[in-house]
Amino acid sequence: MSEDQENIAPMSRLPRLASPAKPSSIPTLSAAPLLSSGNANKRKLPSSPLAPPPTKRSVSGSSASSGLRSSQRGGFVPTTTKKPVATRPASALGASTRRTGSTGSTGSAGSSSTTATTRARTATTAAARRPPVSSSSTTTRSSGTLGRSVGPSARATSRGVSPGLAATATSRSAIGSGVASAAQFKSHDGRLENVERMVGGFKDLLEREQAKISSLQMSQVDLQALLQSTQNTEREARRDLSSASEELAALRASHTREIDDLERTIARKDREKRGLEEELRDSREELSRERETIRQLKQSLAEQSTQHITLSAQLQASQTQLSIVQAEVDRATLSVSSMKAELSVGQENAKRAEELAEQKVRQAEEDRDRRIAEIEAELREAETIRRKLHNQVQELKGNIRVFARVRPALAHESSSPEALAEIAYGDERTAQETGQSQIVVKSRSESATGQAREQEYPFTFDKIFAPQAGQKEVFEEISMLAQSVLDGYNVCIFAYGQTGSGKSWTMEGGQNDQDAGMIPRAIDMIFAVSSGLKDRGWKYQMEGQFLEVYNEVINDLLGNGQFDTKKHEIKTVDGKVSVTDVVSIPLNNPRQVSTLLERARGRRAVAATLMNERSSRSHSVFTLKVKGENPLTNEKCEAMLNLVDLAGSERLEKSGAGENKDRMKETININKSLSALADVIGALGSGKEGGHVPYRNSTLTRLLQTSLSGSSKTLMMCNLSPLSVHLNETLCSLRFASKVNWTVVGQVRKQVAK
Ligand SMILES: Nc1ncnc2c1ncn2[C@@H]1O[C@H](COP(=O)(O)OP(=O)(O)OP(=O)(O)O)[C@@H](O)[C@H]1O
Repeated sequence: MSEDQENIAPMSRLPRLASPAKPSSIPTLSAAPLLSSGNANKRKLPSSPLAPPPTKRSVSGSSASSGLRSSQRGGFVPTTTKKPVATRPASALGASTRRTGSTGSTGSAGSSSTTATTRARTATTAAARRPPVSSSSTTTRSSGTLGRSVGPSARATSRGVSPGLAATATSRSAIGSGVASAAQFKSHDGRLENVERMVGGFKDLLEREQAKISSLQMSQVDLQALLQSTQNTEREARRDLSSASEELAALRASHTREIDDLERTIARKDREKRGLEEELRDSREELSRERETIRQLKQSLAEQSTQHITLSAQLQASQTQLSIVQAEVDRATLSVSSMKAELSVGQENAKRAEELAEQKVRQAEEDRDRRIAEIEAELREAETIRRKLHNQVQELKGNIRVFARVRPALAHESSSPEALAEIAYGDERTAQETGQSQIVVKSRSESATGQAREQEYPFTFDKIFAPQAGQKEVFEEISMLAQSVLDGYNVCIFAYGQTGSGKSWTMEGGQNDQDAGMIPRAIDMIFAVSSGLKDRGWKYQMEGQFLEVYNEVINDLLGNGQFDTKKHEIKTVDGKVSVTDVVSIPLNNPRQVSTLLERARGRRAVAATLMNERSSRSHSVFTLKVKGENPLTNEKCEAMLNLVDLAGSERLEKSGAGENKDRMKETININKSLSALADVIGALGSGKEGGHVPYRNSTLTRLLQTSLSGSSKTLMMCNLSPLSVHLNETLCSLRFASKVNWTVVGQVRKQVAK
């Protein structure tokens, strides 16, 4: 091989080692081959130090990609193909760099070392081809020198071409200073020139590559922007898609609604159509009816035309008559106008008469009011007089009156003549004449000799009620006393008699109005009379209390709880008797009284259950307190109505007390209080003014002190059994009642409220 050949050989191999130096290989860096195949790229890209550093691989890739696109810029169509094309050129470049670099280092250092190595290898190859003119050590030194000179040369190459040339010059001087000949120097010069040309080529290549890189970088930026915009477009497209989907759904919904609406409209139209068809049918029927009517009308028109002709004739006749009547009316009008003139004169007269009448009416009204006032005053006076007269009548009748009442035989009692006692009643007419009634009780017995003995016991009382007398009849006799209460007089009504003789019946009566006893009737009457007296200026206040005296102890029948446990005492203050701690209920109407009686009855029933038939062994005292005031007459009054249901009056042996101590005590207390009552009445009847009256001998007489004193009116109702078995008790009761009846009590004093 000649030197030229040797010179040329390495140079011809250089471009193979560093392909960028080969001008034909530079175009292969164009974008098209890079895109078409990564491997082709790797083969054709120069293993040059111009390769971009690996850290910028992605940028290079993008740039390469941008470079590719840049060739198509202006006619670019975005593609969604995701081939890893963009990164390939960079990696190819990097890979190429690594493959070509012997040390595998990066950057310009790698490139320069590669160049140095290449040159060292070339030199070594050339030296090997040269005859061995110098010792091995020289070769080694030369090699080493070359090697050393290559290092700076490589570094110089990395900085530019001049240092490379300098390195080459240094190498040449080293060889020159050694064993190299002039020919060798010449050969070296040639090679140097080659190298310099190559370096120049490299520089051009470098500049082009840099231009490409910058162009690629720009393309990369463009592509990134493009990518961004593509992504944005994609996002927008997705948003559009989703909104289009929503719109589609909405359209579907509205379509469904429209379909529904249309179906409804069709249904409605169907209904309307049916309706119209029905209407049409109706109209047709109507039309046929109308036609029928028209036909009938035509017929009737024809008839009426006939009638019209008749009527026209009649009208003419009537008009003639009318003109006659009109003439009469004119005459009548004339007479009416003359009558009107007379009427106006009459009206004038009537007006004057009316004024006169009004005057007279006013005068009469004034006279009437004056008369009413006079009459009212007279009435009030009359009321006062009536009260006095009423009292006088009551006094004449006696302040203590005694009635006797015989109850009928009850359903469960035998009404045979033997079972009933023989009781005869006096003549009614005589009773009315004398004001006294007689009752005769017959008793039959056998004498010690066995002879039948018949005895008659006549008794006279103010009034005697036979068994058939009803409650109403009895009350009529008592009502005058109730009236006396409103007049301000104390009234005390006793029901006396043996157990079962009808005391409670007389005082309280049955549940219905017909059977109502003296208490409810007296209350009703007092309320009725008091409301009537309102017109005469009287105003009344009433309150009631209900007490029971059992074994000399007072129990409040209106107290709280089921059974009264309070201790009540009788006190006399300012001559008035009162009981401590008793309930007194204000009464405004008779209904309240019946409620009050019901309550008292309930409590008595409880006590009866608790204490064996106690009710018949206690005295019950219902008190109605009445306060009246008349501002017109300045009159005031205060009085009490006491309605007393006394305990059974039977004697001890008849009471069945026997060994029963409680019963014996009850009977003793009853007898004691009844005899105390008789004593009080007896003392009052003795007529001794200021004489001692033993009120304090029993609780009952103390309680009734006010009612029994001279300022009260007393009625004793002696109740009697019709049965012969009770004959002896009946006689006892009649004797007791007779005693009371013959007692004369001092004049009654009217109670005037203070
Ligand atoms: N005039 C009458 N008309 C109809 N029934 C009467 C009459 N008098 C009393 N009775 C009836 O006789 C029975 C006994 O009467 P009542 O209870 O009034 O006697 P009493 O004297 O109050 O007895 P006690 O002292 O035991 O309370 C009752 O069933 C009552 O209905």
